Amino acid sequence: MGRQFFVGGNFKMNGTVKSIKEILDNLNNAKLDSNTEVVVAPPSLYLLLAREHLRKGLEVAAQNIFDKPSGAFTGEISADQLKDSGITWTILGHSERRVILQEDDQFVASKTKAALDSGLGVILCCGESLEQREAGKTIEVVTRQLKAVADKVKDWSKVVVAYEPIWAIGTGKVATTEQAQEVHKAIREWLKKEVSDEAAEKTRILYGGSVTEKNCKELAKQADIDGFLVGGASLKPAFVDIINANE
Ligand SMILES: O=C(CO)COP(=O)(O)O
Repeated sequence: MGRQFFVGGNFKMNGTVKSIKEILDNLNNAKLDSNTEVVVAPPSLYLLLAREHLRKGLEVAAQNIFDKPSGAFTGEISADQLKDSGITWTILGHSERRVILQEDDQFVASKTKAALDSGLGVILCCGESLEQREAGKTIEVVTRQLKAVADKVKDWSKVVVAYEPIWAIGTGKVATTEQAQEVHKAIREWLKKEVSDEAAEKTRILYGGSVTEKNCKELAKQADIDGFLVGGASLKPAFVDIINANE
């Protein structure tokens, strides 16, 4: 399909100076598939450390931004500040922020626009709860989350979509290859209908949720799975095997 494979490591609120340096050293010294784009997202406190410590070619992402450029917003970080610090990506709309911190679709969309306007790449997360899946609402929920962004953002060339079913995150319960492929395909069809042919063809759609070195190869074979957003396993040496899943 010609889409470059993409693997993101979302460290979430994990790590210390010591352990993060160890994870980054492991990546720096590993033989990584040169056709795979690799981005790591440590907690914001460690973003600069990661940028300074990681070898060239490996990129750093924030786990969140605020949608204003600067000002009286205690505790927040802007896209411009990230750019200024050599951080080129941000994750947005992660379900942990949507659920625990009650971020709604509009806020996620507004942050996505702010990030893209500042020239950051965005890993835009979407995904349904178990309850929504069991009610047959998976595609409806995911496309509603994406539609809020499409209403504000026309150019998706720096957006990577991450489909992360909430019931698969941190649970060890990975979606089956069929379940993942079905939703990825639906997202691609939605992109074609609501954004553009080009967005449908070129946008990478990642799968996230209990991805490990054991299940990544099968998932990577699916036509519409263009990479992974990895939580727990990105903190371990086996993250390298996930990065190389598409070899
Ligand atoms: O939320 C995730 C990545 O953003 C997935 O987390 P796990 O890989 O730990 O299930």
